[in-house]
Amino acid sequence: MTVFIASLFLPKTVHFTLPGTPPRGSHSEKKQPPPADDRFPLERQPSLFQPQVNLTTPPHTPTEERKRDDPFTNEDGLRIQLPPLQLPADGLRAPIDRNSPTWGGRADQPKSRANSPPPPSILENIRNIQAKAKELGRQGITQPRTLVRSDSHDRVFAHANWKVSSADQGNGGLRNAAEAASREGKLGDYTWVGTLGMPTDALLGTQQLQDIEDRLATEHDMLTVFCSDKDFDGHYSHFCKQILWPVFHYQIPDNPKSKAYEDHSWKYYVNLNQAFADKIVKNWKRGDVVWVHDYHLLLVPGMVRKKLPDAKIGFFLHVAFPSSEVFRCLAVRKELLEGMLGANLIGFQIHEYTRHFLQTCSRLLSAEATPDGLQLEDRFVDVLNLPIGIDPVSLSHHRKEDEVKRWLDIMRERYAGKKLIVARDKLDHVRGVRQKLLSYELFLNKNPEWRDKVVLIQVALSTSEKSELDATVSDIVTRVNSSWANLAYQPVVYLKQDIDYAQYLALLSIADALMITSQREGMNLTSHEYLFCQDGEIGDKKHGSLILSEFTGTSSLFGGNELSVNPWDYRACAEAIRTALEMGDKEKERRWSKLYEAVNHHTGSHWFTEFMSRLDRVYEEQHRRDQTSVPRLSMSALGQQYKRTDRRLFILDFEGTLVSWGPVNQIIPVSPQRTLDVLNDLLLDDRNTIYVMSGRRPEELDRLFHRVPNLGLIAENGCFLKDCGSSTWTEMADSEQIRSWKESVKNILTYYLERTPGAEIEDRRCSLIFHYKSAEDYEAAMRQATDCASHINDACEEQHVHAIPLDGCVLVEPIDWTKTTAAARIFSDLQDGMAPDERHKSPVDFLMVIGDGREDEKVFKWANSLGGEGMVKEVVTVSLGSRNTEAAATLTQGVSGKRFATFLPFVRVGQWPRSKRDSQC
Ligand SMILES: O=P(O)(O)OC[C@H]1O[C@H](O[C@H]2O[C@H](CO)[C@@H](O)[C@H](O)[C@H]2O)[C@H](O)[C@@H](O)[C@@H]1O
Repeated sequence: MTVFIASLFLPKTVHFTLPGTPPRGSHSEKKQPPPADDRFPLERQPSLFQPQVNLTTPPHTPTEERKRDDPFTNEDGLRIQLPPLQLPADGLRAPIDRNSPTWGGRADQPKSRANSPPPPSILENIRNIQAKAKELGRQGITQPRTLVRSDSHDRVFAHANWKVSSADQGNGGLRNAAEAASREGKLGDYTWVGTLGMPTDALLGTQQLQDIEDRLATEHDMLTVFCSDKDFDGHYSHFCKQILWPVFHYQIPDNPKSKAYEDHSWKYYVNLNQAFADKIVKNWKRGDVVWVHDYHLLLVPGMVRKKLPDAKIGFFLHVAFPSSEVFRCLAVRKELLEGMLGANLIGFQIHEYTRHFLQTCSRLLSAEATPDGLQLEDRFVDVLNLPIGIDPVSLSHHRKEDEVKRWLDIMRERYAGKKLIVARDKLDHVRGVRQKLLSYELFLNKNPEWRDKVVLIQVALSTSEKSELDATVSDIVTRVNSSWANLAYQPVVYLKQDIDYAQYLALLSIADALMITSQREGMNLTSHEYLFCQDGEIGDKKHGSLILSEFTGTSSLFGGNELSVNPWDYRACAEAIRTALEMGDKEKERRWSKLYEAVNHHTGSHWFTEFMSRLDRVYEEQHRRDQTSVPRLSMSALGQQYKRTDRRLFILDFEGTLVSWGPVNQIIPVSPQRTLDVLNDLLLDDRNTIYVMSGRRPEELDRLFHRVPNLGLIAENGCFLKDCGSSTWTEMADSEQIRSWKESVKNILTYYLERTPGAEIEDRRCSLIFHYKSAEDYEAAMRQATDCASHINDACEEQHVHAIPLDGCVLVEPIDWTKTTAAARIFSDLQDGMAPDERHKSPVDFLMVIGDGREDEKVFKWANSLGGEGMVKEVVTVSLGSRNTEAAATLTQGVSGKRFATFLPFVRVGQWPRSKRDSQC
């Protein structure tokens, strides 16, 4: 059995040694300038302490204590330049949240052939560079030419030497988790499926590409997914980065620049997902597990399911899942959800994202959501919230490297006497670096005693999102530095480049506080690593504070022991900085211990193995319920069971089982005579007790069954019960509770009724039904009905009531009284000898439940459990129709009253013309 781990980027890629260039990683190469080409123009990297040039006026934050006109500037605007620090050679690993995407931008990998127009910011940059070059040209200075892809370029790569290296793109948290699980022996054979993270058009059809694919497969257990550069670019740089990433992080709703409605890049997203699915399908063998990761591959589960209906498929979303109000803005919302729903199990980092997903599916797909997952027409899909974590073992190992100690010493010396607030973030809007700097600025302005004593070290990883943000952040840095720096002090150290792993670990260990101000973030693993590094194992036992945005998944794990902030509330953030710096040692240690405990509990390995074992469990469970694996009801076995028992209880669903379905808002005039005859026949045997269960009202059932005198009835899906032989109904539900929720629900229903011409509300004793079958505009009515159901489910959860969208109506009924609770009551009364009918005093040894609907599934489950516990000798549960089921047997063709009537008489008389009976059903 192999586990396929599918993620956009493989953990490995290849780097080429081009003629005339030194091999990657050599000292001389480090001195090369970054590659320049038409997609990623050459940019000057700032030195460590160089303030940025002030280009525009950065935004201001409010303050109450305006000592000067502008609280963000000081009088002299002093600027200072200190010599840059020497950077050592690259470390072996990258920090967990790896570097920004560099697809198509490396000198030692081929250039892209995707000819989509570069984003306006890049065009602008190119224009600036060209203008500068022109100007320098006029002054007689010649510039190196930018690299442009050409045929000779392709030939060079096709013949150059290459080697497999660790990729610096992709999900470091996932890789570490898989490695940890494998190291601990909890993960057997596994194969990564992903792209090389570099353009490959240049190598198309070459032996070179074949060799790369073979080497990765044989030496690294990695299946490479190939797609055209155009597909990759359209998928990643466009659909993922400009549509999905912002929307999943709440960046679109009212933004006029939003691209969420443009779907020209959708086809590339589909193509790339299809390439993944094809690769998996081609290599899959029975028993293999497929685990697909993150927002880049939302369609893969559905595509694989289409080809491999029985495959065990898991999906985990690493980023946040937004509220349904945000998600519904996506033009391809249904396709995305349906893609995800191809999985057997869908995992999210925290409960909030799971809840959003369930709500979104219930609203947009009208799927029935339960806390465990979604009941689709033919399958159940389980959901799970399970936060990913770090790998303390490997972290601990790397911390001991000499290079880390060397950097600790350097920093200790350089920042002696200063408190350090540190951070390492991607420079995109979502990560909130701008908000952080503004808060820090406000803190310095409001707390003069801290000026000169605190330094914020912000490492910012550039992204393809080169924008005003870049300039704005640089400007704020310049402004803060020009406000409060002096010859020996610079309040912000802003590194617009990544640092190697050793520096990163040293930074986390020496910090007095880590500040994370993401506007949204699936899980912030940097804070986990920081807490781990603060244990004093290397460096001082700082037990530093964590300032953490409440909009990160991580924040829900930490139980308030972090300094939780709303990144938009600059004043509160500034205050949190002060609290962090002034907190007493005892309090710091108390908080840190709790946080450390959480980090050590939610490790990457734990996440990995928990997901895998949950996937196994839900797969078994779903498979068991699957129609194709549930046997057809055997009439001969049923006859034997019937004959060897003396006390039989039948619980039979009405509509869809005894009679075919009718419109819920119309009364059923009369039950078919044949059905009534069969029931009366069965009841002639004293050893038989029969209950019919239905969603219909008591008076309707009375009318339908008045010619079956000894029949028991369950009305309104369990809210009313009429025992066999009794002439009165018992109200099972608490009428006071019903009255109270009905009042609130009626208000909501009325709101939707007013907006749905032709709809009506039916007021049953314990339920309300919003009927829209006869609405003037059925499509619009359906949308209103879906919203209405979600509205009720959100607003009335605490009143123990739920709304279920059905065909042409929304049924609102209590959660506490169901067909199952009624069945359980009947059964326990019979067991206790409390049945009103004198005939029914001995315990039940045969229990048969027949039904066809979702509600009946729960009754099957209950009945089966009685069999499993040995409380009833013979339990027969039968599902009609083609849904997947909890029942132990099925009758695959839908059974009308007539069909049903054909097999029950044989139960009574015990005649079993086997083959004939079986074929009839
Ligand atoms: O930038 P991308 O290539 O599109 O990838 C998105 C990010 O993926 C990883 O982060 C996500 O997963 C982390 C682990 O589960 C989680 O902590 C984080 O919140 C998610 O966004 C990766 O670590 C990031 O570098 C990528 O930007």
